[in-house]
Parts: sequence; structure tokens; C-alpha cells
Amino acid sequence: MAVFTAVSLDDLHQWIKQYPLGQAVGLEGISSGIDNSNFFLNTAHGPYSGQYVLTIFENLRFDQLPFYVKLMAHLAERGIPVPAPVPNTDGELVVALHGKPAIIVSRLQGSSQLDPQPVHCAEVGRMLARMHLAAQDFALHQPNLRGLDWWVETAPAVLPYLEEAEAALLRSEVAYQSEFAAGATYAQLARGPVHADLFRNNVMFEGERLSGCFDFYFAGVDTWLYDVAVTVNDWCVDLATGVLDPAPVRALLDAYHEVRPFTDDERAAWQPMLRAGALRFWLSRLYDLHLPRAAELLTPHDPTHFERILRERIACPAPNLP
Ligand SMILES: Nc1ncnc2c1ncn2[C@@H]1O[C@H](COP(=O)(O)OP(=O)(O)OP(=O)(O)O)[C@@H](O)[C@H]1O
Ligand SMILES: N[C@@H](CCO)C(=O)O
Repeated sequence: MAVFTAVSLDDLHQWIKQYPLGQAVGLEGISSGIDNSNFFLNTAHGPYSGQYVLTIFENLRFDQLPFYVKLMAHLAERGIPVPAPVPNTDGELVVALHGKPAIIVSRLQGSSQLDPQPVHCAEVGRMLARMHLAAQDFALHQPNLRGLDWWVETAPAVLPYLEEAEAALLRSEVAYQSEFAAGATYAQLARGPVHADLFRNNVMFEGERLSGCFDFYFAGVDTWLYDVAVTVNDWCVDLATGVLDPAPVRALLDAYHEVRPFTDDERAAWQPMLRAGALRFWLSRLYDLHLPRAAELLTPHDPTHFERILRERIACPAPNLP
């Protein structure tokens, strides 16, 4: 149960009066998720049938949140199926609760599709391309805080905990990505606000229809292709081996391409970007495992999963972009 900060209905009685939602009538901690404290919240009324999610941020500061929360509002206003943040009566989207930043957003319907088929991957590809295009005119700028600079800064902190073979791979891949990012192809890649964590557990489906995506708290400005690579590395792999299944890869990429065609520079960068997406999550899982944060109970994700994916992307080229 990754609830880092406990909240009760009594705690909300006075606090929620700053919102046009009436009283809080139901509150239930959400067990999944490792970065924030999330609760299903029901209120007496409000624009979303009184069904909301309350999030208390455990690692992000007040000053870091406007980018994420205003990006969600920007996308929701443009018809992208993301949670719509609810402003309080002063128009503020982020407010303090138990001394930490907190938000209320609309609750998405549906459930995660943890065994996605090509039809689901096509929906994800289509939505991701629409999201990239809808975010192009978003006014705020914040870099991807788990991008290259973070990899270069963080790798030395986890190296002492690694076996020699893992340490060698980490050092060589960070060097490879640093060199690639300094090159002409990378400089040509289209970029803008990206989700950067679009895993199966951050998307909702109702049957074969994508009903929403959430968890924008690793979003940032990065290349659109990096976002596609992160998504393919989760939605299109055999979870036991990290090997890509060509059918879902084809479905996701073709659907994305129909909305926003890939460029030749992106075709040239595709294999390195898949490696970059694997490196990022291997490193963040190593960091969470060896340098954990205090929590009521936190079950970190398995770093070996993304070590396997990285080794697989290095050894076997993925299906090319359309
Ligand atoms: N707007 C929403 N509507 C419906 N369910 C939601 C919503 N936001 C979050 N959830 C539920 O809460 C869970 C945790 O949310 P989220 O992934 O944002 O937390 P997290 O701590 O950032 O987790 P992680 O980083 O591991 O994905 C989700 O898996 C989902 O079940
Ligand atoms: N989606 C990430 C956790 C949140 O960053 C992972 O699976 O490692």
C-alpha cells in the first residue's frame, strides 16, 4: 500500500470547503503507484459526478507542479482523455494538505489493460500522437527531469551497488546516449511536452476503447520519439524476456504515424531512443531499490526487467518506424 501520507475524511472536512464540490463523502486509499499518495474521493456534487482522485505529492515541490498540472488542464481542454484538475474557488490548482502539495482531478473510468493486444496498442499510439500535437502550444517549459542530465548525474550514485557486468553496461550506455544526444540527428528531432511514463498502468480502457491516461508527474519537454520509445518498451514487450512482439509494435507505430507522420531523422534515431527509454527506467529502478525513500510500505519495481530490455535493444534491432 503505497500511501505515504495518511488522510481521513475528518482531515478533509474543513480543507475541501475551498473547492466548489460540497462535502467529501467518501475517501479510499489507492494501493498501486509508487511515487505519490493517491485516494479515490467522492464529493456531494461537482462537474464530474462527484468522482475524483486526490493526490498528495511526496517528492515534487510546489514550484515543480504547475508544469504538470497545467499541462493536464491544457490537454483536457483539447479533448485528450486525461484527468482534469479542479481549481479551488481562488482558481488555484495546487494547494497544501498536511504541509504537502495536493490536487484534486476528475476520476477516469475504466481499468488498466495489463495484457494489451494490437488493438489496444493502436489506441495508445493514436492517443499519444494526438497528445503530442495538442501540447505543442503549451506555454510553460520544464525539462524532462529524468532525462539525460539526470542519467549522467545519477549513474555514479548507483554504480557502487552493482555487479561488474551491470556497472559496465550502465557506464557504457550513459556514454553512448551522451554521444548520441550531442549529434546532428538528435538535434533535428521534433520535441515538446511529453508524458515520459506512459506504461500500461497509466492508461485506462473500457473494453477496446482507451478511456484515459494519467500520472503526468514525469512529464517534461523532450523529443516526441523518446516518448514513443518509452511507450513501446512497455506496451509491446514480452514482460518475461523484454523481447518486442512485432504485431503490437506495428499497430502502435502505424496508428501514431497516421496522426503525426514520423520523419527521416526519427527513423534514424529510433533504435538509440529505444535504448534510451530502457536506460532511463533501469536507472530509476536501481535508484529506488538502492537509495529508497521513507514510506509506509514501498515495493520498488524490479530493475532487472529494464536491464533485460536494454540488453535486448542493443542486441536485436526493433521493427523500424513506418
Ligand atoms: N484520474 C484518475 N482516475 C482513475 N484512477 C486513477 C486516476 N489517477 C490515478 N488513478 C489510480 O491510482 C493509481 C496510482 O496512480 P499514479 O500512477 O498516478 O501513482 P504513482 O504513485 O505516480 O504511480 P507510478 O509512478 O508507479 O505509476 C493508478 O494506477 C490508478 O489506478
Ligand atoms: N513507470 C515507472 C515507475 C514510475 O516512474 C516504472 O515502472 O519504473
